[in-house]
Amino acid sequence: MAQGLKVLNAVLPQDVKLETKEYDFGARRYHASGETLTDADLADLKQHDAILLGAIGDPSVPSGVLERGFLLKLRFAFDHHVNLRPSRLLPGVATPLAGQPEIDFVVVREGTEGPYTGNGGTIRKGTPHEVATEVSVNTAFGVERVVRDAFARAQARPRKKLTLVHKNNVLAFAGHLWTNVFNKVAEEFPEVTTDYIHVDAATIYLVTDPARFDVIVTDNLFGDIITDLAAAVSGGIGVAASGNINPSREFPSMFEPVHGSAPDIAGQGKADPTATVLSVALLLRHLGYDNEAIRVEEAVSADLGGRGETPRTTDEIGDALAVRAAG
Ligand SMILES: NC(=O)C1=CN([C@@H]2O[C@H](COP(=O)(O)OP(=O)(O)OC[C@H]3O[C@@H](n4cnc5c(N)ncnc54)[C@H](O)[C@@H]3O)[C@@H](O)[C@H]2O)C=CC1
Ligand SMILES: CC(C)CC(=O)C(=O)O
Ligand SMILES: [Mg+2]
Repeated sequence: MAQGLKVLNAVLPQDVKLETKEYDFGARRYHASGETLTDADLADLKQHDAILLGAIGDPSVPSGVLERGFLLKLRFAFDHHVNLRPSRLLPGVATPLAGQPEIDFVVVREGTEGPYTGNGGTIRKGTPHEVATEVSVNTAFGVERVVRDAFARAQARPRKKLTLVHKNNVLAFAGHLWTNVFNKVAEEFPEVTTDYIHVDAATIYLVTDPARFDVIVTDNLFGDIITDLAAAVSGGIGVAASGNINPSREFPSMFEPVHGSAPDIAGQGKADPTATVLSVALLLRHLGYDNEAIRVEEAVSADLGGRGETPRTTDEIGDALAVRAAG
């Protein structure tokens, strides 16, 4: 987060007065107060133009408390239904894939529905006969708006190709809703080439033929999973950025790295801040600072291309990016 703010401050024009407010929403606050995200927090956050989020989640907090009580609550409350996750393999950047395939696609992940809504429960908890359900919620309204957004994004890109990723052979009810809506909206975008791939096969192609993808639209869970894989093949989880977008702008959109809190390396100065810095670029573009966003992306591109074997600390990478972005 510190490196993201460093680059944001370095790149903004002199006459733009940036006002930031820092919130301590992580494990520390939870342990001190038992709170994750209150109505008062939401009212306060709502006044901002955008939110930059550092990942949350800590082994000292029961799994899901912060993820569900803070992160998902915020995404749902601010109707972040377009979860945008671009993947681009920059020249000279290492990938575990053979050769150096062209990778330049964006995943439009639905952000407010699917199995993440907390619609479920458990009976006979803790017994050998426990039954747990986690119902995937898919509404025609929710699916249509994200599918339409993805079509518009595909239409605006040179290749104009949109792939629906789902599992409609097995998840028949949700799958058919997604497929029907996708096919219906496709009629309004005759220039966009469409494609359908089951999510399990999509994980094959993301490794064997990632160049086939331009824009992918998918549900909340599938999008979560395939974007970690997409990150792994296109420069690593340390460089994958995301935006949780509220297209109507009724609420502030939120920008965050794709990765989590990386507790295995936390506090060691090893985390790559590039994912957060590229999330800053998405934030800048969302607010209309296109030139500044490009400068940040070019700084990252130059830095990644020029990375040698010598490891640098989180802070050193942030400094280098800020200097490059400032021009
Ligand atoms: N948006 C958010 O706030 C998210 C929070 N989480 C939470 O984060 C915690 C850890 O989750 P994990 O499943 O371990 O996923 P993770 O993404 O935190 O870590 C997975 C692997 O990637 C590495 N990694 C992550 N970010 C990195 C970076 N910037 N530079 C270099 N390496 C990096 C980690 O060291 C680890 O080996 C959990 O509590 C989880 O719920 C997970 C995903 C998203
Ligand atoms: C921690 C989860 C709620 C979210 C997640 O893994 C993600 O959005 O990538
Ligand atoms: Mg994830």
